[in-house]
Amino acid sequence: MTTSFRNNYPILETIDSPEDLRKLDVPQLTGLCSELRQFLIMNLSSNPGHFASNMGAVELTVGLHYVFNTPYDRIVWDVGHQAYVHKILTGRRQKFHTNRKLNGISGFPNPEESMYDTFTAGHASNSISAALGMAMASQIKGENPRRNVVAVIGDASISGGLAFEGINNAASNRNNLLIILNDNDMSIDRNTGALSSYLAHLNTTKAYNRFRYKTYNLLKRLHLVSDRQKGFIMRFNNSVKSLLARQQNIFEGLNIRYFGPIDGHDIDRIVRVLSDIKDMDGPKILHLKTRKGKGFAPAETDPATWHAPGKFNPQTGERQAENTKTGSPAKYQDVFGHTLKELAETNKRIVGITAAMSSGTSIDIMQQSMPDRVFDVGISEGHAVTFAGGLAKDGLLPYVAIYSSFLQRAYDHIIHDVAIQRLPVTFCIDRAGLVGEDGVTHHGVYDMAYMRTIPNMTVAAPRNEHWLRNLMFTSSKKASGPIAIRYPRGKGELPEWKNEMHEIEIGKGECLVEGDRVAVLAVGTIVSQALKAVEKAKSEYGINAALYDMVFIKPLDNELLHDIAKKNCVIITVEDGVKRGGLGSAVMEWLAAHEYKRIVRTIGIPDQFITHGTVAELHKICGMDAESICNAIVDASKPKNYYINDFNK
Ligand SMILES: Cc1ncc(C[n+]2csc(CCOP(=O)(O)OP(=O)(O)O)c2C)c(N)n1
Ligand SMILES: CC(=O)[C@@H](O)[C@H](O)COP(=O)(O)O
Ligand SMILES: [Mg+2]
Repeated sequence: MTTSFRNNYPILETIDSPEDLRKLDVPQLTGLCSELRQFLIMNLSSNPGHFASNMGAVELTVGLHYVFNTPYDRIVWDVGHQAYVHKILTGRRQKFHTNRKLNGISGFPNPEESMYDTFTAGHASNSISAALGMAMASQIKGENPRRNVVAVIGDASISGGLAFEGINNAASNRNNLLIILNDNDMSIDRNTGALSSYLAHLNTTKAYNRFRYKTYNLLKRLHLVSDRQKGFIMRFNNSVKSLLARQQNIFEGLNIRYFGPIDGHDIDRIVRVLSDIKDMDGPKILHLKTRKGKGFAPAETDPATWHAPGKFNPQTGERQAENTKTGSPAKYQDVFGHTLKELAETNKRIVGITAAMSSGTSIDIMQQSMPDRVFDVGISEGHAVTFAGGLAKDGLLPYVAIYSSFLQRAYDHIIHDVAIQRLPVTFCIDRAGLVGEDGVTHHGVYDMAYMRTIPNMTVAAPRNEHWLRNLMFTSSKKASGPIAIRYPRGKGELPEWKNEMHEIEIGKGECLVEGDRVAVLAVGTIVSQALKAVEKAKSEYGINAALYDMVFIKPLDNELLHDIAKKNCVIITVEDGVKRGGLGSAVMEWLAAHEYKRIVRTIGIPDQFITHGTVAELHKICGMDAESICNAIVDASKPKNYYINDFNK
């Protein structure tokens, strides 16, 4: 594919805010949309981000800011990965090259960044509830002029349980919420589930919906109905419905007026329809059919790969190749994917579950060869966990692969539907630790703390690929209760990830480096930073620090901890997770419970939300890189005659 680009953006460059946009004539909007697409292609080819969803949301974003009086009217983006055009049109065009970079703008809506970003986004399915809250707040405050509130949600995100809860509530409330359903028939991968098929079916009943919409507008023009005559309209709709072979519409069945589906790339039509329905009373939904990757052929053809494609050539669409040379480490997700398939080949009880992240977690490796034993349950982390509970209750061994931050959605399910019954569910917690450019909503930093507090739960973090495999193998053999195995985003460290798997003893840590003056207790892949730090402390400062890989956050290795405590040296804990509640807390609790008074320094994520940037930058900011850990060792090795824990730092 060859595309030629202009270097400037004559219409776009006149727009510093939606007010400028609203000065344009409708015919100019088509040109603006094509400039916006070029702008996205040029920027995202060198500074990567979420590409395909944004390319598909250009017209709907322009239409919304053109018709609605933002920021007075509210737009609430679901997930928010598709809100780049919104950012560009709301004063952040000049900063867009800093998207997702440290100190740059966030890749998701962030109310601290702009008054146009109405609500925090990043996790799917919250927009309808949040927007409904805003609509009700406006009503209760009696705001005049009326404030319109719009929730923009994708076809995959609307299938999440939270979205259903929002719809259920919206439909039984007096409110003017408008839901824009951006239906591109895709999640990150292929969308799954009954709702997805239903939306495709709605597309086939387009003619009926168009007829209904036109008839309604005609009656309105003839002053035979008004927006307030909802009862009449419903009766009218119902009679048309019965006339037309009793077509059903799930939203109308729930008392939410449904419009569409309309072509989500026809900007004239979008502006017209939005203007028509914007002041109608009552909750309503406008269904737009869009194409993920619209306007860039490689992305239209392969939208899953182009969800977040990394760097690419804007002219040819060629993606920057990943380093796949033999001997270069594999990604943790791939080690998980291959290992699960390997285990499942010999153990028929093993099944895999993903909540809409089959390629992200690489569970698709098993899915391809054993499609009947892998379930993509859609964006429904809570259901995924309870479903796993059911499978486990009746004898299977479910491996649930969910990103750490998304698993937060399923906390009660883990406790209520798995842990209380001691069911053998293996939680494969991907993207654990700081994830980098996705930032605050996506960092997987709470799992050790929230898993550790659950009775019956075992919590482990492998320091490399072989340990991940051994832990997965062990959980398939032991299967006596739930176990959480956490591993990070990105690549491992070994030239060859495939080892002969063996069982490891639950709750056993390892001494990696003997030492006396300081004891460093680490867990997970951050062990490699701690090892570098210990080596540096030895070679540059002559300090003999010991290093322990605890492997398990729960249960802790009692024997090892007694040995360490008896050495009577300063203890430093290192973890890629929140300090409060994590390994550091666990070790301090253990020391207190065994009546050891020791100085403990905790290294990990402080009690604050961490921004976006590269993982290396963020580790440095949090004092978790090798150099900072080394500095902590040097400091800890100085004689101190007082007892102090730095937990609150
Ligand atoms: C709770 C939660 N689970 C999973 C994800 C990962 N995720 C991000 S975007 C996405 C697909 C969203 O699909 P859709 O809503 O249809 O939007 P599209 O990308 O197609 O525009 C998923 C699964 C998430 N952000 N939040
Ligand atoms: C928007 C969203 O939630 C996902 O697209 C997420 O950004 C994927 O993260 P990974 O790139 O780590 O798979
Ligand atoms: Mg979609």
